[in-house]
Amino acid sequence: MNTLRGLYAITDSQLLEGGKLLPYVEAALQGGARLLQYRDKSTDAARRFDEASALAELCARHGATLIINDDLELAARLGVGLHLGQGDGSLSAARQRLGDDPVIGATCHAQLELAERAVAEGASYIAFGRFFNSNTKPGAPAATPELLDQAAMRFALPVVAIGGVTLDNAPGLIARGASLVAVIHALFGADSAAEVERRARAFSALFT
Ligand SMILES: Cc1ncc(COP(=O)(O)OP(=O)(O)O)c(N)n1
Ligand SMILES: Cc1ncsc1CCOP(=O)(O)O
Ligand SMILES: [Mg+2]
Repeated sequence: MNTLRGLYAITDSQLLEGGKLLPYVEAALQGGARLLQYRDKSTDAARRFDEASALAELCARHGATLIINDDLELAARLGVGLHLGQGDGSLSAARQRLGDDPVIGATCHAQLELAERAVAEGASYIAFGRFFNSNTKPGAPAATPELLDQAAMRFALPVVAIGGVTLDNAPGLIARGASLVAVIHALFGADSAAEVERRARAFSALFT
């Protein structure tokens, strides 16, 4: 099975505070999320290691792929994937350090040239966006859905769409060639784990 297709769930420290991280992530995985990104901007290395380790175990149990945001050292310690933005360090150095297997993703904003470079440096997927208004990252550079047509035509790698993705607008992104939709608020902004699972199932069903 191609694991780089479907719902890409991304954690959020604020939305998942107060003991929600593991139950809400488990619900997302139960609902079919194929990739999970641990995105935590804090500097508490011990807590980050403990949380990421617990997420690695959950992902392994559900056959999903764990990706660490920004932090090559943590990804290397756990032997899992990594997502790098434009200011997060060298993708080719990360590929060299992690080896051929782990998934490494690259933020390409709205620029096909950034994707060209990411592909050459060993990326496993290229991520574009934000496509819509994002509560989580309102300042992210804007991309238009038409960009996905061009990216899907030009690159053989899976294309990720991120930024303000909801159950209503995701079908349009998938129809234009997104292999994965990366979602924070429309997934983890739910008020129960059961609702997270329901939303994850609904996102996942868009890919069948
Ligand atoms: C799948 C995916 N796409 C884009 C991003 C954004 O990465 P970046 O630009 O480095 O911003 P931060 O997430 O680090 O704030 C992402 N995390 N995941
Ligand atoms: C990390 C990131 N990069 C571009 S938009 C974004 C946030 C996505 O979160 P949401 O799904 O809540 O808009
Ligand atoms: Mg980053």
